[in-house]
Amino acid sequence: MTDSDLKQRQKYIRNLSIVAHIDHGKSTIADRILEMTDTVSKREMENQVLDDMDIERERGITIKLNAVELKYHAQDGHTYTFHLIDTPGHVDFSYEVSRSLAACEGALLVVDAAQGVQAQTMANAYLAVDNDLEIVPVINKIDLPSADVDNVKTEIADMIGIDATNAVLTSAKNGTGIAELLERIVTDIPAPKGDLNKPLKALIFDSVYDSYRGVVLSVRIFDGQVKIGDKIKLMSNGKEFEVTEVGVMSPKAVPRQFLAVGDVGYITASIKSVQDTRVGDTITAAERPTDHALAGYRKITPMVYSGMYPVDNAKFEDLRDALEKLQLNDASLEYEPETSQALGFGFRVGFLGLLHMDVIQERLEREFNLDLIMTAPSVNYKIITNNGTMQVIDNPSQMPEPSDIKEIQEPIVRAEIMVPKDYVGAVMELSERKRGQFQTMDYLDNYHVNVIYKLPLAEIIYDFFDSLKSSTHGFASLDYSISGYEAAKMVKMDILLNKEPVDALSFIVHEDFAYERGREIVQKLKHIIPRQQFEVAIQAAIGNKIVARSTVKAYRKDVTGPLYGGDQTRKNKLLDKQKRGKKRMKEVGKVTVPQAAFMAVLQMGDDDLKKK
Ligand SMILES: Nc1nc2c(ncn2[C@@H]2O[C@H](COP(=O)(O)OP(=O)(O)OP(=O)(O)O)[C@@H](O)[C@H]2O)c(=O)[nH]1
Repeated sequence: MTDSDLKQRQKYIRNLSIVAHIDHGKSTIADRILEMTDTVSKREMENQVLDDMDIERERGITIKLNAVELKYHAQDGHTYTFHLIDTPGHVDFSYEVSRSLAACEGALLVVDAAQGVQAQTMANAYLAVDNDLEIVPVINKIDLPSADVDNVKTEIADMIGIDATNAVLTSAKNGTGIAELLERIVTDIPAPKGDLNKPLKALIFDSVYDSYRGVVLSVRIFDGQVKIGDKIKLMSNGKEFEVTEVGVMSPKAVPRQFLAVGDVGYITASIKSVQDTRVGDTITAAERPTDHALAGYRKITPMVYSGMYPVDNAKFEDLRDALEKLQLNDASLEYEPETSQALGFGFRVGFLGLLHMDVIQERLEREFNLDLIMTAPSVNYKIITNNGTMQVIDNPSQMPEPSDIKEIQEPIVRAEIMVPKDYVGAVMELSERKRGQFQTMDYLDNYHVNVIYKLPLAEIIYDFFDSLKSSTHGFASLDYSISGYEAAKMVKMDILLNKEPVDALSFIVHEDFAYERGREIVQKLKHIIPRQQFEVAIQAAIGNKIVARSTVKAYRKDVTGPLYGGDQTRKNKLLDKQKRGKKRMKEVGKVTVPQAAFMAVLQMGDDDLKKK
């Protein structure tokens, strides 16, 4: 291709993301677009092609962003190349959203025609505005009987401040409006800027580890071009590599001769060490480097931390290796080694939220074949000691002696809860119960209210979202960000099994809830810890003071005992189940403790428990 061909080519590129509140239909819209542009044949079409991780399919949610190249023959007679980047909608993954937006010129803002604008619709729309993207409003699910397009248009205008008169109306379910949407991508979203003749400047917006090809970098080319054999340099560390392959995802990897300005694709360069690449870094040409790196990404700090231990201690190095590879794919993941008296060698891992934690645990177990024990998640605390030092702890076992502590500060979030006005009372009641401090309340239109609370992060990460959903019949949506630290009367609760404190079971709790939680947890553990050949005493203690106790009676019996003789299949099933369960057990001292025990603190306040 000549230079002038390449310049022409740039005019016909459109890079876009799809953003929306969870479940408003981003992935389904992406599927329809792939189908209509014949990127994926009908036969190959599986639902939600872009959600290629098993976990994503099973849960029906998008976790990782995915970039796909497709060709569209527009009504103006030209063939356009779209790079479509699907993004997750759950609040835990908003970091992924900002990463993909930095690679685009435009965004489709998808809003459910029945549900209307929700908290993440607004949050994602603002992210798109911050990234100077052209926003195309799309009202989806117009096939639903409860769809109210006019109302949603008004909401988009009043609540987000974007004119929605010409919003594209779609039903991703039956394909209505997708043809118009494709045209609007061509007419409304600008072609990428950037200069073909300038030195290579590319943004790494994602990366994965492939055991054959090494690190595979997902990139957006902002200036210049790159081809096989080129020497590239990573600007954050100066490391140089020779390019071994470039290509695009369509939706599977398709090698190309080159990637040029405006393109979104992948690069491999025999990068074997996972540590060398960082998402957000700029790639340039080794021999003719660019002067300025791209702005990159803000560093993301985890919200919750949990200990992760291999059930089999010999698998510690495997776990390290797996975390290293996952981190490459998920820049928000943080970890460092820690040891627990009870659980041995493991890692303290930081997550963006509990869903993120769940997903990481599942990926480690499935993709890396590891059996893991995870300890109860905790936020981090700032501890100011009597001699004036400050330390940040993310593990209850690091808590200094109470006599040395002058003050404990906990992370506070500013939570924006959007609800129809009839539910404001329910939201306030819940927030007050969770130690919230009311800030303000804004009417977004005649019907929606944005209620703003300061809330302790520790209260919000557990079951706040679920409680919010149930107390508002699913109408509330939530967005939050850390706003600072405030002093709080927190205490460390130790759990003792047969008088021995088990470090991995201790947790930090507010003084006002301490007794109640202590009682709840020993009751819960009594049901979780199986009977053993000896009696197990369970105690909850603050310092030297025992606040609650319970006992698991001694008992040893063949689990298949109660079954009637004949039914062998059922017996085998039960034995199998018991075997699988064993994989997630840990010997703590002499006591066998199942995984569920370490998570019991999460279920505190559970209604089920109260009923027991
Ligand atoms: N009736 C109807 N249902 C739709 C339409 N589009 C999507 N859905 C359904 O809405 C649900 C959510 O759709 P997804 O495409 O997974 O939503 P998403 O926004 O990608 O969700 P996340 O990736 O988890 O953020 C699925 O059950 C879809 O089948 C539509 O136009 N009409």
